[in-house]
Amino acid sequence: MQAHDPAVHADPCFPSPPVDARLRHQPPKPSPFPVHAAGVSMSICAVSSTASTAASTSLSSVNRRSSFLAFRVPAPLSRSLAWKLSSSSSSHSPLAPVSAMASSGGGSDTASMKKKLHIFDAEEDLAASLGEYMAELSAKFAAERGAFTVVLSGGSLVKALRKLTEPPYLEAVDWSKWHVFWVDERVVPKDHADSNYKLALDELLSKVPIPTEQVYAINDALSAEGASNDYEARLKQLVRDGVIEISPVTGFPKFDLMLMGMGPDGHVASLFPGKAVAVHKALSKQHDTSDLLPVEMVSLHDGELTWFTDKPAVSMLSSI
Ligand SMILES: O=C(O)[C@H](O)[C@@H](O)[C@H](O)[C@H](O)COP(=O)(O)O
Repeated sequence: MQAHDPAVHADPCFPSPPVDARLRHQPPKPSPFPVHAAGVSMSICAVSSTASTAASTSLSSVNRRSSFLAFRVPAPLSRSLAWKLSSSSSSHSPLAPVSAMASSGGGSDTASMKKKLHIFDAEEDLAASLGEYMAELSAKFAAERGAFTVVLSGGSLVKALRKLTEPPYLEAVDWSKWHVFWVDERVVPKDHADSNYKLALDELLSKVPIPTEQVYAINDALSAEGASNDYEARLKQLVRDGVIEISPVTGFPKFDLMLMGMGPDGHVASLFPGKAVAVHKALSKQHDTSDLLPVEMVSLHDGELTWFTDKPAVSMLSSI
């Protein structure tokens, strides 16, 4: 499926298309990250508009070969971990030994975006802090505008939402204000093991009283293209209804909270980076031994190593 061309999709609601609406078939890949206590490594990107006006969903595609449904993230940002975690609740976290605010590494779009990094000894502590963070945001947005729009991805982050299904959040959160969306989804039936909707249903949505009509799963009776168009149309309607806001800065839809897990290659929301960064690092003359890619560990005692590559993969090499 092709990505939408922003120039082609002018709309009074969306000067550019809100959704890079592609759906993918790939099953989730296991993470090769170092393990935490629970045996799972986790990096969650929580983007909330409390953190900055830059939290609106400015969309662009990184890898047009993949097939998925995703809100675009500015391409330079989608490759960086540091921008991804913004939180307002560190002081109440049960375990937040490190709380750092980094300076912006991105372009002008991110100049005003605050970045925080919370590091936890155990996934259990991360989940507790994430639950508190979300409950606080839920209360804030419910009070401010009568709705709380939350965007989920798949992966390990969904299990980390489990604290919300327990006291005190189960009773204290005003679930009637929640509107749940997905930043990416697989082209499978909603009861399929690979469905991000099913994952969220099993871990969270079946355990909390969010009105079912406020859970916006893809229409799995449609083709990938059809489902993405349908999703886009439904988002536009929700903008007209005042459920989803539009950023006055970017003109893109602005959700109250977007939660995205980060994959080992830096991808979020099925926006996979190209190979150019890795090829550039692998062919660089200087190798940082503390940060070797597997491909950099390929070595020969004798002989010759020959690369066969297309042009995009070597686009970051200054000389070939
Ligand atoms: O559909 C998906 O698989 C997710 O949207 C994907 O972007 C995921 O969040 C990351 O791959 C991180 O997954 P883990 O947290 O499981 O490593």
